[in-house]
Amino acid sequence: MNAPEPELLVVRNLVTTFPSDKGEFRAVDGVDLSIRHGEVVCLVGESGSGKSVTGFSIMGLIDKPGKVTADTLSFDGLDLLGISEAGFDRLRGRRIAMVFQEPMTALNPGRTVGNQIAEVFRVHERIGARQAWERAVELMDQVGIREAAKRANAFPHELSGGMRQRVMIAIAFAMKPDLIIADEPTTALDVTLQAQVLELLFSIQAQTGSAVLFITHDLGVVAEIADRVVVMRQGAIVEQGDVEQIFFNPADPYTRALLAAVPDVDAPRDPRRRLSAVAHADTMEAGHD
Ligand SMILES: Nc1ncnc2c1ncn2[C@@H]1O[C@H](COP(=O)(O)OP(=O)(O)OP(=O)(O)O)[C@@H](O)[C@H]1O
Repeated sequence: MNAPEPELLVVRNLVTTFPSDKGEFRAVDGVDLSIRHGEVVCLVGESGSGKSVTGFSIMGLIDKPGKVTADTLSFDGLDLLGISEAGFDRLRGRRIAMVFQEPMTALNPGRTVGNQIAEVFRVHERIGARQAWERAVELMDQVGIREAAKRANAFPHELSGGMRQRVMIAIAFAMKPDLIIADEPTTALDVTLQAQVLELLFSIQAQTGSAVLFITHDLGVVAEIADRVVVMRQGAIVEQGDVEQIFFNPADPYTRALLAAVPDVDAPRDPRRRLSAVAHADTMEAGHD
């Protein structure tokens, strides 16, 4: 018998609760999911279904009085619930990283974007300030930020939303992490920029081989990018499977309802084909700045 595929992330019976007037509110209520190396898993479901809280729980970012428990929460064999805060800090940014929905809240408004990217290299690679800065500028160039050397000196509010999200992607992928959790990374952008930023994210992902947990309510995007789809409702998983299965043969009525709400989902295509149509479209975005 073949050995089972090694999983990168294994989540069993994840429960995340917050105190409320009516007692304990179970925002995540017994979630099981796993992600293999390099796999793109989409977590979908309506607003409030617990997608973001699942992502934050895995990242160790649920603040008190929120509470996270699980039978298993393991990342490459490491027990994430047993790890010290310092240990988690070393992991975060280096082996697991997150791209947030709204970069303005994730970036430090008082520091230049170049500094914030350089810090990742300084912290995790312990290289000097000048070298870290050079790496940051190089990375900004790679994520399609023009005149990177100049823009590295900009503060977040001086960049457009699309540029800020590119900065977030640069920070997330800087250390070529094994896992990226991307929480609605394009929701705050207009439609043209959404396609460009998504294309960027997955072209870098193809280079680094990082696994991605992609949180979205946009099933149209899911058909393009997912290896596997996990459908969530009211804190629990109602169904999971590959794209073909979820789109053509959904077992759960809730999944069928979600699909029915999508205007133009006919067939899952080669995930990267349609996106590649906008591969070099960052020229368009330059006009936004
Ligand atoms: N810090 C918190 N304290 C109390 N309740 C919270 C907290 N964070 C999230 N919740 C609640 O947990 C539930 C799940 O929220 P979550 O943000 O995970 O939903 P979601 O599926 O990501 O939705 P959206 O697509 O709108 O982001 C919601 O009812 C939300 O109000």
